[in-house]
Amino acid sequence: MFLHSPATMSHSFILLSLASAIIYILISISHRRKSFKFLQGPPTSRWWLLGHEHELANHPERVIAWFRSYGSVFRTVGSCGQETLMVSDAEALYHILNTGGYRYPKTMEEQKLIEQRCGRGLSWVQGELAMHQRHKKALNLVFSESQLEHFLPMFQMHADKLALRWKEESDGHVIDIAAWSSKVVLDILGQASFNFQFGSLDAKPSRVGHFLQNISADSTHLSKTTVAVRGVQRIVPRSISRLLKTAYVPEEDVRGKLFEDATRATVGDFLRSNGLPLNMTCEKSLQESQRQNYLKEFDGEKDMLNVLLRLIATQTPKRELLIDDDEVLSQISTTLHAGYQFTASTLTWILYELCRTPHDQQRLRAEIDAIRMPKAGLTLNDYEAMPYLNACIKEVLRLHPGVDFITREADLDDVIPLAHPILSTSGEIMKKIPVMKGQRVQIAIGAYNRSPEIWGDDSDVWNPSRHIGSAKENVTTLGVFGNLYVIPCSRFIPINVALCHRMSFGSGVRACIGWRFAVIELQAIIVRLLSEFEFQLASGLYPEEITCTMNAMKNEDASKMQLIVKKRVL
Ligand code: HEM
Repeated sequence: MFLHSPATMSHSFILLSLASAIIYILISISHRRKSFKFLQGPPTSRWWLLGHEHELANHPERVIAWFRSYGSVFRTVGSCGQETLMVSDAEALYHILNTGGYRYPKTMEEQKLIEQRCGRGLSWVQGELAMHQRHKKALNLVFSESQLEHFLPMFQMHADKLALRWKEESDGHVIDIAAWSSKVVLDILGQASFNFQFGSLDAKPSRVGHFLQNISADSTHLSKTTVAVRGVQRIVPRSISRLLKTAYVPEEDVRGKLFEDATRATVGDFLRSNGLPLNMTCEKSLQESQRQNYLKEFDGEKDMLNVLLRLIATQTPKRELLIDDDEVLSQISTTLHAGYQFTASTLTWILYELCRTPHDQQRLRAEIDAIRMPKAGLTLNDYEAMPYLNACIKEVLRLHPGVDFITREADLDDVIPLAHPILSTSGEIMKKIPVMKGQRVQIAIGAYNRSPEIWGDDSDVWNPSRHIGSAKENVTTLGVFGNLYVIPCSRFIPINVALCHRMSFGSGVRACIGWRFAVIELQAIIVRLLSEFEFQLASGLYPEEITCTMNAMKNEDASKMQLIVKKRVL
């Protein structure tokens, strides 16, 4: 696919400015009707084509200061004057994500991006309520309690392998933790999703791994042209939007497509080599007899592909169709994409934070050492019974949530309630925010997770102990995460409690389906690593900003996390 040179990009930027200026008047007329002008917010950007969007994409951490200046709900003006309601208020979040059900869908722009990367899987489906539920019903089989129990030895096996690789390095070596975290997570996801050995920990190169690694490389380095093109595409008629699409393809979109193609090719090759040929131009042509043979050969396997193909095989024409072959392929891309970066970065951040606070590292190691390792390996219950381990996982998810923002769009006129009233531009106290159909809403997970109203004055500080021994303890143990859905929305305190640990995994009907998978995977890896190694910061390697930004690792220099790893003397 063709990528544009800087000269062409600035040329298209000027053309875009002209085109957008022409439609500006028309758009602003319709915008006047739908405006959050009554809300406070940062001063409008000089660049109408960029608004605050470029700044926010490149510096997501700035949103925290804005929330602290304007309150838990404020307005930003994005590309082409498009307004967004920024939200970190607990009751508002609960209303949008939980009570709202499907009434605040993903934006068309985001849905297209997801389709490009992952096809039409669970993250993509929306619109028809029944369609999302159909996908979810199928995938719940893959992420059920018994499945997770089945996956656990596999997580532990990969954690052991990672430890072995590090033992092969010379002692006290500086290791790029981010790179190794990505490897172990990719190998786990390959095996869980289609029983495939990516072999990253064995230094085997893979196209899927390569593209996954780079897929979001520029999502926090979005060029001005990309921000402007996307902004214009949102507001012009579809025919013009299509024209723009052919004229300018952002690099991020190219990477997304390459990842999706590589995943489909890898799964296709794998299936073919196992006697289940897949015609990539017509994926629905799987032969029933071949499918039955495949399932017979892999009887007892519980990877996602196997579970879903088995589900299709047991579907009778009379039963409601749960999922088809093409959707199965899309679920694999979706799982690889959704489960990779956030889990790998969480693992990296936790080791980093434990290096910054050696006493926390020691306390966690003492908890791990106190458990006598049974021959058969630790069980899910053993991990659940480690309060400090789980407190550290909660705290890293709070402080470095992986996903900073979730963008939604109201599909009806609505009124959003607030837990903490705000001051409007005219000085009026507002307890509710009117929203009109089509207006954009941005859920600021990172800002919510650092909200002083919920976490107190030390909300920016790493402190796992905050999750232990407080009044919240009973509600927040990992085992009861799921129950938090049912907490009524009229109670402020429980809502805060309900969301505070859940928010990093989203909330409501579209919450992360893989959250328990991720937590158990993290538990297994952290326990293995802490019992084998001691970690230290390597001096001079960390930019100052890394300690204060939400996700500084996204910037290129910091995409490495170099730590000194020492074998423990037992
Ligand atoms: C620490 C790791 C993870 C974090 C922080 C995380 C975060 C999230 C968030 C915030 C959402 C909601 C997005 C939205 O509402 O638009 C989400 C959705 C999703 N996650 Fe995760 N996730 C993690 C790990 C995983 C893993 C390991 C898997 C699969 C193995 C996974 C699969 C998914 C899927 C399929 C969705 C879409 C659910 C839907 O739309 O119904 N995630 N994740």
